[in-house]
Amino acid sequence: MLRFLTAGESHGQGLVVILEGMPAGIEVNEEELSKELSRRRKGYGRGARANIEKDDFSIVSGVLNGKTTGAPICVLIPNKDYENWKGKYVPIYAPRPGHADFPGMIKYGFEDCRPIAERASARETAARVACGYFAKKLLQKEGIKIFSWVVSIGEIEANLPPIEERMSKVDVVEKLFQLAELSEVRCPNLEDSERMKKLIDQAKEKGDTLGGIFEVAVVGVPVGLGSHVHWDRRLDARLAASIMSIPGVKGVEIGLGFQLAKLFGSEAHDPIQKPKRPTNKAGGIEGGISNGEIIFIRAAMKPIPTLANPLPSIDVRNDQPCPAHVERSDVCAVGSAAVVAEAMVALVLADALLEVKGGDRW
Ligand SMILES: Cc1cc2nc3c(=O)[nH]c(=O)nc-3n(C[C@H](O)[C@H](O)[C@H](O)COP(=O)(O)O)c2cc1C
Ligand SMILES: C=C(O[C@@H]1CC(C(=O)O)=C[C@@H](OP(=O)(O)O)[C@H]1O)C(=O)O
Repeated sequence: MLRFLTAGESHGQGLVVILEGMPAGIEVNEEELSKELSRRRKGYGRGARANIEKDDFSIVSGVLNGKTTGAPICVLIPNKDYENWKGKYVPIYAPRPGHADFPGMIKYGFEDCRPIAERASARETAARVACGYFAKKLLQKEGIKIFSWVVSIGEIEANLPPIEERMSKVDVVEKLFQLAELSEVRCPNLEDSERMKKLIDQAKEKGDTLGGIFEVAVVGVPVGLGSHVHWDRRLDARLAASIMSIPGVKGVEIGLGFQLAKLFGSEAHDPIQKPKRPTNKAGGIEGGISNGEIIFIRAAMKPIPTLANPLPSIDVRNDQPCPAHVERSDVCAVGSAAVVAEAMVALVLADALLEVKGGDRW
């Protein structure tokens, strides 16, 4: 079983992640890990914090001479911003609608929302990406590769090859990913990318924020990961939970997802034929088991909750109406969320692969 735990607050000393269950013998490389972390950290619409953090890290255990040893892997990522926050306490008395502030402070019995905001912050997703890197390396050994891109920001939807092609053609997936990596919003249509950037600028000017939709495609998954026999072994359920756990994600679809509900059965399912099935509307999973096609996931991220032009809230000290708390924030982070989704998908698939293949060393 592959499992991981993260710890750390947004402006505390740093993040820690422990990944347990990784077999010995997986080659890893600090430069590659650093690249993964910067793919998540950067992006058009990210706030000033993205320039403060460098996500320097140390792998403190579980790796020797460039290979995993089978022991728990621990990675530390210090927060550079800690130096600026050390010894200071900035309370949040007006909970931000859409953040964890309001329910969190009531649940944990605090008099302000700061202790909640610190851990609810998506800063934690840096630790997940570090962890996901090791899972990606394990999957790579089996020829499994994970790709992601952004399809929409706010109302701007990119003009991309039809979804049926994005779900079923490896060359289309690879090309979209290559292009997305060139775009500051991680959208594979570079013209639409510019339109998205303008929309982000407009949102920022108005003190507003944006969300969007991203897709993740996994190529090379063998038949047989996950199982139909029990709810928590179903691969689609495990993947959906992992994506939904990313802060701000509010919707997940596998394959054609919600669109399938509108079709007749004869239109919705993928005929079975050799050597290859003609379509992949199921998105690579049937009955909770991978079926050998591309695993295809779409996810919707809500707009960032911290607004420079804030929504109404209340002052929790006296219950009087007031504007919600305002502080430095991202305007849009859909591209970063897609990178986090790659990591989460890698962790779920690596876990499912180890269930099937086992092994202490690879
Ligand atoms: C990469 C990334 C960056 C984010 N940056 C911010 C931010 O700067 N400000 C903010 O208020 N929320 C930000 N969020 C979103 C919040 O963390 C999220 O909306 C909050 O936890 C509540 O979402 P939930 O209801 O889905 O848990 C970010 C999310 C992600 C994935
Ligand atoms: C620090 C990161 O994301 C942060 C997530 C976040 C939030 O509320 O979720 C708020 C912002 O942090 P700050 O309040 O320091 O400006 C983001 O920058 C990161 O992704 O590395």
